[in-house]
Amino acid sequence: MIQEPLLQLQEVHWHYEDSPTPALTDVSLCLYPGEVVGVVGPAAAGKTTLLLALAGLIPANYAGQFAGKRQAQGQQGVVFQDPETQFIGLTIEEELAFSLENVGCSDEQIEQRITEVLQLVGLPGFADRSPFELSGGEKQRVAIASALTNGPQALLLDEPTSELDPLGAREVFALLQRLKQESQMTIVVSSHATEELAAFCDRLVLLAKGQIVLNLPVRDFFAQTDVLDQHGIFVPDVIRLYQLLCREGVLAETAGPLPLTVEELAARYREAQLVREGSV
Ligand SMILES: Nc1ncnc2c1ncn2[C@@H]1O[C@H](COP(=O)(O)OP(=O)(O)OP(=O)(O)O)[C@@H](O)[C@H]1O
Repeated sequence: MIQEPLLQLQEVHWHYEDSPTPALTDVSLCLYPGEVVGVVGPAAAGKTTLLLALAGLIPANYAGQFAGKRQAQGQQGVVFQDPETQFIGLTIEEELAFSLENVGCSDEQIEQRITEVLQLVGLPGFADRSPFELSGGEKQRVAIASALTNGPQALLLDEPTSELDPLGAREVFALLQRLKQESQMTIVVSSHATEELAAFCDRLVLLAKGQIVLNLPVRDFFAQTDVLDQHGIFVPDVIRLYQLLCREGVLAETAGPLPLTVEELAARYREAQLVREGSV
């Protein structure tokens, strides 16, 4: 059975009113249910704009010229770079209740849903706290909880860890990993953190000057080292090390797929050692 895309952009062109050049040119992208897709690209490539277009906020909330087509099923939850700009409640309970009140939920339903989403993002018992008095990672997890309250089919995150310290960034990616495993949600995340994206995404999109340059399953994507270098995209050290070991004849490229994590590389190294020792 061929799956229907959950979100689709077809030949989208977008030019902000005050900008000399278009931010998106001829962008076509299909997102399927349950897929986790990363978006990378140099500064001003159009990553934020792409997420706004996927969310339907472009052209709805911005002035400019739009051409092309967007098709969407269900709702999308959106998380931006700086969680504080999204907060409107004085407590986390108020923050999370807002969108539920808007759709007419009862007090009981609201309380139950808030308990559920706080559990989901690993912040149980935080309902009465101020969202402004938390660590960066906790703030971003509240922003994710807020995007999840109405049970969206897709979660769209724009550089959710770029303003966080390494610990906060790890917390957020661990949460996204858990959401990937426990829910059927489609997740799209733009980020410069390619090591985390390599370990977490099914597919990656490289955007440059408003155009899609690569749109490939994660291992095929990182095999395009030359293209990534041309666009200044950081290729994770584990992949660089693997390629070096292949060039030096320590590992054979034909022996298996591109390793994306330290654990996968270690497994490849152990296998190659066993082959050398004649045990397999
Ligand atoms: N509200 C706006 N009005 C006019 N031009 C804009 C607006 N927002 C973005 N742009 C322009 O659109 C282009 C794409 O910007 P966008 O923020 O989508 O890129 P980005 O890849 O997310 O960048 P970064 O990694 O630096 O955050 C840039 O040239 C930017 O200056």
